[in-house]
Amino acid sequence: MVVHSQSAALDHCSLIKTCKPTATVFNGIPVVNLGDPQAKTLIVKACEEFGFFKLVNHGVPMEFISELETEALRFFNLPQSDKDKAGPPDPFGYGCKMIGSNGDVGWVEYLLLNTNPQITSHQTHTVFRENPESFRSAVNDYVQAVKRMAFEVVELVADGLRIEPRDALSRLLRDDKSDSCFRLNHYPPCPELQALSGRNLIGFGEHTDPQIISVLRSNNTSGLQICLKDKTWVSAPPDQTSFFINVGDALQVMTNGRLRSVRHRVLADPKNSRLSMIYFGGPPLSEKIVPFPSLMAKGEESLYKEFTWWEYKTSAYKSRLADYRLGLFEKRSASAVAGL
Ligand SMILES: C=C1C[C@]23C[C@@]1(O)CC[C@H]2[C@@]12CC[C@H](O)[C@@](C)(C(=O)O1)[C@H]2[C@@H]3C(=O)O
Ligand SMILES: O=C(O)CCC(=O)C(=O)O
Ligand SMILES: [Fe+2]
Repeated sequence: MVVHSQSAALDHCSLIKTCKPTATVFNGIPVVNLGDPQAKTLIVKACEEFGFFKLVNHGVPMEFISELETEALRFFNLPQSDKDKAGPPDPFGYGCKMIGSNGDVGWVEYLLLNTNPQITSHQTHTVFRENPESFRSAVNDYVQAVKRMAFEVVELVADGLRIEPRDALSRLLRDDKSDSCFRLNHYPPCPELQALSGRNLIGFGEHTDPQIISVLRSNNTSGLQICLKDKTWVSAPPDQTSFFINVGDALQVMTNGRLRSVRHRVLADPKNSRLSMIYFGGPPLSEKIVPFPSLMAKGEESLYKEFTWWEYKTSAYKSRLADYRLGLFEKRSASAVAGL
């Protein structure tokens, strides 16, 4: 990502939204220790209240994390023309400022990768073609370890909600055809732009993640914010040794709205670069996304129309980042309820 001189930069970035640096640092984010016998109860409570929590004692080796951080920074520090060889994202590959294909922009550059073993071989010829083998191997080691931890987390979710069988969720992520992906986001600092406007540049605009679960790790630079139930935005203090777990739209549907997918966004930091790595665990494309029968009370009806992950994903990828994507699939849409 190239940072131009002040006025050229402002011109160039006029499409990138800004926001007042007002959100308060929130110290109420639930922290769950994966080794705690109470973990399943705490996870369910956090996912009901926030759709978000911090995971410690997660078992992902620190060495995998720092190796990937080194490799990713090496990549993002390459000349723009070299990085562009790994793009444009289709949706996989290198992208800069443009997020998705429907006009969203942010102060971010990224690599979006597929984690499906049946497809990763293709990436050898695109993203990893021009980069050292050590990069691909660092991604693989990290993703493998994070996946294992994510399987454990969703098994605790199922256990905590008394969903049967216990692997009802984890089998979807473990499936060879699981439609999961992995993202490396780099938010360079941009002091001139922020000083000129007195506002923070939006790195990654507000949205919910469409999948089942997202597992996020970042360096120690702040920027991640979540939207609470009362619609206020708060900042999650960064913690480079822990993971943040987000409930995605699919899990909200599978729990008939009991767990909520969290709206979140990232503001670029004026002084420090932020690097984040996110695993998005999704089901196979053919999977029907419906509430688990074992979770439904007698006579309870699904809040959502029946759809497959393919249908949801296709619709999501036609939407803008901030859109309320589940709206199209609700039996009683918000506007119908309001009598509009
Ligand atoms: C604007 C978009 C980018 C996105 C696809 C979409 O049309 C709407 C959902 C976006 C999102 C958010 C979470 C993940 O970062 C992501 C990879 C995903 O699955 O849905 C992105 C998509 C993207 O960057 O292509
Ligand atoms: O980069 C981050 O910290 C979060 C980005 C995000 O929410 C996403 O890529 O979906
Ligand atoms: Fe996200």
